[in-house]
Amino acid sequence: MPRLAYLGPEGTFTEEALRTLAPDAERLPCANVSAALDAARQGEADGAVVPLENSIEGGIATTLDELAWGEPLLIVAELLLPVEFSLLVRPGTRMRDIKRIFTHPAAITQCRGFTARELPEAVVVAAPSTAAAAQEVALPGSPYDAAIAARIAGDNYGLVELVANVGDRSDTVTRFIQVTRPGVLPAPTGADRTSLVAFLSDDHPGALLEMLTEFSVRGVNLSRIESRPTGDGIGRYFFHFDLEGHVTDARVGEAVSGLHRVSSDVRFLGSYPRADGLTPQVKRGTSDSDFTEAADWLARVRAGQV
Ligand SMILES: O=C(O)C(=O)C[C@]1(C(=O)O)C=C[C@@H](O)C=C1
Repeated sequence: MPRLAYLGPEGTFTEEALRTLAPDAERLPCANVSAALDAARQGEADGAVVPLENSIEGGIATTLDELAWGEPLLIVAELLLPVEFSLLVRPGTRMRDIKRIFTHPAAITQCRGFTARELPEAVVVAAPSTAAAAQEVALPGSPYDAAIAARIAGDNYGLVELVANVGDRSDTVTRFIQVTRPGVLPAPTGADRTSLVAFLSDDHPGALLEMLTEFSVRGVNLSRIESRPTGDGIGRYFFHFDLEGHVTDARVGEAVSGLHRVSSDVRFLGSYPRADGLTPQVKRGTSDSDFTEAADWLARVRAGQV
């Protein structure tokens, strides 16, 4: 039975994602995303499940930076999880008693409209996770009056749901990934995604365009691009790319090696089945057989068979 680390404690959305991705896995709750990834890196766990991006908040900076800078890990699976937030309180607390709310920063963003409208005087404080917030609020003498978390977190820690669905949108989705230490890639399924990180070789006009061209000319569709600061001063960025297809697809492999040529560094983060099961549209001239045929033709040319 694999052991998977995750952003805990019990009752986080990440736990729900883990239970869906790997129902039989042993679960190792960790205090934050970095600790969960370190547990996987150090062999305390066989892998980890962490949030990667949210349909409102965008990329989860800690996860993106850990994947780019930390000891390498491989993404082997992803999951899209609809997230529904509840306002959870100790039994007896009323709306007018709520002065301090505790929740994860991603939930602060996703419930900003609700808190501004319904609890304009309340201070909203960042917690390590939504379930950690619920756990804290449940403590007698807690400085917080309410948590925003999944309803299940309230059940786990003895809080009651004062208001359901406090998210500003009802269709919010968080994308989670399962990572392992580098090893065998998941086999291609025909509906895959590839993630990687690329660093500019030098800053010049068209540098990003050069990177994008590697994908464009091979008919590789991007599903996400995100810049993150390198930390070397204002204006210095590196890029996270998600693309349609598996690195064993000829067009993806060629694009990734092209990217390697025009970048100072590329870190491959994984090729894995897409959660939405969508298959890429293969443009004319970019199928595996088109690449094989072209390589055979070039070999003949080089052999003088013109
Ligand atoms: O705190 C949790 O419950 C988490 O699983 C983290 C997290 C996130 O990082 O985005 C996951 C889903 C929600 O978007 C809010 C918080």
